[in-house]
Amino acid sequence: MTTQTPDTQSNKDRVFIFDTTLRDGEQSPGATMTLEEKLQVAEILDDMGVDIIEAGFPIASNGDFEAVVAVAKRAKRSVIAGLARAIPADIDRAGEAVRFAPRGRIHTFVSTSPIHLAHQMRKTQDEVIEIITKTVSQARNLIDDVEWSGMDATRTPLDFLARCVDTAIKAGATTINLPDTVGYAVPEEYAAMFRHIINTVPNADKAIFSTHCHNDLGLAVANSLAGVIGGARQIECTINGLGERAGNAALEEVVMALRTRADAMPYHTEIESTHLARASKIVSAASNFPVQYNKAIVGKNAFAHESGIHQDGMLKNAQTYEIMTPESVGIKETTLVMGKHSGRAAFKDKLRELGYELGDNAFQEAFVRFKDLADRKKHVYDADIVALVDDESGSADDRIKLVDMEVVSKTGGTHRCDMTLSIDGETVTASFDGTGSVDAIFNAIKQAVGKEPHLVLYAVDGVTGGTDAQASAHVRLEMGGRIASGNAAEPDTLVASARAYLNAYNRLLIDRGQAAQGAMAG
Ligand SMILES: CC(=O)SCCNC(=O)CCNC(=O)[C@H](O)C(C)(C)COP(=O)(O)OP(=O)(O)OC[C@H]1O[C@@H](n2cnc3c(N)ncnc32)[C@H](O)[C@@H]1OP(=O)(O)O
Ligand SMILES: CC(C)C(=O)C(=O)O
Repeated sequence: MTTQTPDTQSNKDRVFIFDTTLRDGEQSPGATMTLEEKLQVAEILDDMGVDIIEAGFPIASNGDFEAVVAVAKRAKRSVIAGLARAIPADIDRAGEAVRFAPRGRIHTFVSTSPIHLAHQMRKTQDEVIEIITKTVSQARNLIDDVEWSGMDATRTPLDFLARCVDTAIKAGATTINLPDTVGYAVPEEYAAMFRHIINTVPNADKAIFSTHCHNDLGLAVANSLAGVIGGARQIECTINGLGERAGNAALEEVVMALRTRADAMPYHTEIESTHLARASKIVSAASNFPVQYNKAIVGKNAFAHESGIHQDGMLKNAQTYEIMTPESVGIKETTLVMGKHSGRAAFKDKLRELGYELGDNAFQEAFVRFKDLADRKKHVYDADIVALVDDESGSADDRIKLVDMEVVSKTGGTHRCDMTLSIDGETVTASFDGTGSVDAIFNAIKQAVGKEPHLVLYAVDGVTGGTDAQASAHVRLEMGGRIASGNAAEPDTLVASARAYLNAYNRLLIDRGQAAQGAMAG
């Protein structure tokens, strides 16, 4: 059977993307995917232009074999690879699975480092060389596209590694992968390893060199890029950085780093980056691995800005704080998250988006209320801001203001409210019991103001979800034949209720044109 190897000779700056989400990614504890899920992942990888999809380890189980066959049968553009140890049965099984693909690859690997040779393989260096010759030749007899990996290459003496690579190329390997299996390398060293091997091995130009980096020290992406700078032209990676232990290099990160910093790294991939966000979601759902909020490129916060200075800059020109556009990775738009660090520029922009044009004083008052709310609430949603702007309580013109309030409630016992109000600038305190907390609060207000408006309506709505959600309280009062309504929104239902009552009462006073004390005196 004949397959094509990606051709680097025509474009020396092209970096091939080898995705191993379905193989190394699935090795993440708990990330096992069903056949259907694997097909869904493979489809988006193929659609986005991944050059090689490692679809599984066919000898591992019948399920893995069937998955590689199914992915191979549906492949459109991507080469489909199957992993195999340096064992004849593994290689036959991988060959059997990938032959269903328009273009298949056998990826065979063997340990090369002293610690692996002594303890994992229990073989001498000479025995490993013999194994490489036999197994790579066996694979080449089955298929033209053969990748050989030296497991634990980064902890292997360079002279022996060069001998292994030379042997693999002579036996017919077309791709040579030098993995940082345990995530031990640092970038300069990894780049130097590729340079050394490529410059030392006589037939190095007959193969494409490949990186495969693990993230044990958080260096997988940096090492992969360093490998490319050192001469590698294939990067093995996974969506969301899924993979054994701390994971592999994240595909979305290497692709966007190469694209965004083409000035510093003059290489390119053929990945259609607008598929990245969707691919991340599909893999997260299939593997049951949530994507951390601050994950580069595809995390929920990757294009979200909360702080006022950044939001102000973003509103002036997005390039002040974004080095790539959200659209370029398939995210609809940048989000300016309203929170305690937001400033006036973002608040004004948000109000405009919500359909509010406030005058200067009303805007300043609303901004102060917003900051106060954001200090107390983790998430300030649009609905919170609408409630806050519509809440006209607490205005500077109010004659009765809430200064302080303490409510004590006992199951099956009394409900007591101690309250301090400012009435026309004078401090007035009141304490009252009620049949419930709200009843005690309203009674305390009535005691402080000395007048008994009739409560026509009291209602509370949750503005948004969660235990820190704002409560929006509505109160309607009637006094002397006049009716006034008040609203207030607060994270604390009881405070919202007190403020809504006072809001309505203040309106009654304005309507009646009376001094508060006068109203109290009746
Ligand atoms: C760095 C990597 O990511 S490598 C890929 C790791 N992925 C996996 O292991 C997932 C799939 N694995 C499996 O399903 C199983 O391990 C199998 C089917 C491959 C093998 O299962 P078993 O035959 O029961 O062997 P087991 O897993 O216990 O041990 C691994 C054996 O493979 C040998 N081995 C490991 N790597 C290689 C290799 N590259 N070439 C040849 N033999 C190898 C080990 O020395 C050990 O052999 P031993 O039993 O003679 O000591
Ligand atoms: C099989 C090889 C490429 C591997 O996964 C590793 O070394 O991490």
